[in-house]
Amino acid sequence: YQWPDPQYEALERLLFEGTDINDVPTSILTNLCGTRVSNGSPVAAEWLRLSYHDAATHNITDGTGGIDASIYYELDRAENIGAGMISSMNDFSGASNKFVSRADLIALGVVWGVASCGGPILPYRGGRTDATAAGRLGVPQPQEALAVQTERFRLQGFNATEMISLVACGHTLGGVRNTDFPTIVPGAATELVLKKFDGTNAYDNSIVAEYLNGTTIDPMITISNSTLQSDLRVFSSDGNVTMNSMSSPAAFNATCAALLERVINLVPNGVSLTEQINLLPFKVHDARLTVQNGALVYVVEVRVAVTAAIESAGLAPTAIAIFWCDARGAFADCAGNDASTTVTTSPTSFNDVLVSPVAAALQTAFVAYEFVLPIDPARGIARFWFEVRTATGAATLQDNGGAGYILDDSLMFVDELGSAAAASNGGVTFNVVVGLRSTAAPTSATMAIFDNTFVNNATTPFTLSALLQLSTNASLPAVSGYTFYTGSFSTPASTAGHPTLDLAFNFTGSAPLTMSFVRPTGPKDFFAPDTVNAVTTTSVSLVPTIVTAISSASVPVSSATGTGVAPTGTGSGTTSGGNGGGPRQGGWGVAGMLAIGLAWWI
Ligand code: HEM
Repeated sequence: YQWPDPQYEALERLLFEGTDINDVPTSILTNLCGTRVSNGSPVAAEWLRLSYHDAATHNITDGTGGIDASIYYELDRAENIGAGMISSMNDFSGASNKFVSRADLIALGVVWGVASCGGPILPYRGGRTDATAAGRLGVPQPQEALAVQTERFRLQGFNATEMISLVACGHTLGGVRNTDFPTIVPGAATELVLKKFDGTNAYDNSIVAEYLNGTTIDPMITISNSTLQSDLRVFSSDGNVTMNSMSSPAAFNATCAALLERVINLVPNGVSLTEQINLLPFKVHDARLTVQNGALVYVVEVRVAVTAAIESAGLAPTAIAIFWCDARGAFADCAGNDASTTVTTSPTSFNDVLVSPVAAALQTAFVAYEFVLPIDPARGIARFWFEVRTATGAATLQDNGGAGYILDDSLMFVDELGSAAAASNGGVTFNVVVGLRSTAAPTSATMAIFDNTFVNNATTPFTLSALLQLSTNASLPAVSGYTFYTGSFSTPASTAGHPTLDLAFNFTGSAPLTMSFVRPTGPKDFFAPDTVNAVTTTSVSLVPTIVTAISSASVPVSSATGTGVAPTGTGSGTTSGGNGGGPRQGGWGVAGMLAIGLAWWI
């Protein structure tokens, strides 16, 4: 990972903050293994079942099907009966976008759900693609013979032993409802009766332990009609060898972690998943050039991960300094080693960062800092980097793995000057404003609009292309160096109104200027503009990007606290020594993070 990587950043935010790019906290629904009021079963159970049923269309012989959100087209099938399916789809309906597919969310539901109920933390990858039609039939059903069920699992890629384990790994959460399966759970359809699979709500080995010690309450074991004793048939199909092998909590967790990871990564041939999404200990978020109060500003938030151990060792950030180089003029690229800087000691309270069940299980919280940098249009901003200061440890340099955070200010999406309002079609009309820093007039300027959110089970994403025109809006502020272009479009009532845009300005004789994945958010005057930071000029001995040519590890970091001192370095070309092993912009493996504890910070 290296900034900017909008797909990784969106997936990482969902996985660890539980929050989508629209700031909606989807994972909150399963916090503390929560139950849907209407339902009685943990939300995690519904998300896990949805995921397995989507995966079950995979066919190892021809590589088709898997977790591809084809379940959205398959809900009318007998094999997919259950109110939990539609509820789960709706849980995820506002969170998908160009870089996070509906299938990625279906898989993520398993990771969130299992973690929220005390189960193992599953490794997670994104990159799934969404099907546009139903897949094959393939979900095993309770009344089917063992041989039929075994064949279904084989086609999905699981052998007979894995089938036994996987059913136990699924049936540790939730249960069977009379409203969905009246033959298994009797009771009037007017009143919900839920018969749980085991005696706990947690993701634990009770399903196995209770089966082995004869106290099981699993309705697909205890029911007298032997045709419907599906779990009994499956669990006992190898003389209980597999169930015995999973009887300890550790063995249960290890087996289920491995199998569920395979379930969520069952994808059609040709789909390549992203690298594993790991927690970014230091993350740059929502960085953008924009206009506030008529003036050009660069807004950037940083998010730092903190654990109790980090806090108690005095190694949580006490201040964060940002440094930046001009894009143009006498100090372009920090010419003469002149950089601008400002320091903040106050985390944002407004932008409180939420914690997903995965971050909660890792006992990790986040603290966020926001900078609003005044930018002189004649000088611009070319690159920036940070220094994180702590109460007791040395300050650490955060420079995007040695590259610095590099900017292209030729296009600016000015969300603050845009607007959104209810449209007559029941959707949302967006008016967008884009600043172009160019003396040449474009031959055309377009925005490709994509909205994968939905209401009312709409299945197809909304796409549209619209034009941007030279602005005739006299109320837009004049920002020297930039010309404003405006455009508008409406999303239909079938989406939740969360589009993202890819902008392209085309020129005769030169390459187009593009900006992708920008997000119009609607009325901005709800909150007062942010306070602009006070800026000082400082002399830096080395700018991180220049150092990269030597070695990104060769920059010793100033241990000064609170004085606004920039990173200092020898610049002598040494390639050894390093910076004390301080964190770089990069990920932690989940397991690695647990193992290394404090080591990453110091
Ligand atoms: C022979 C294979 C299987 C059969 C016959 C089967 C059957 C069922 C049935 C009848 C229900 C009740 C659904 C409802 O009342 O709405 C259920 C629930 C559930 N199943 Fe399975 N299942 C099988 C395999 C699996 C697998 C492999 C998983 C996941 C790895 C899984 C996960 C779940 C979960 C989590 C629930 C609870 C849903 C809730 O409470 O909302 N099942 N299953």
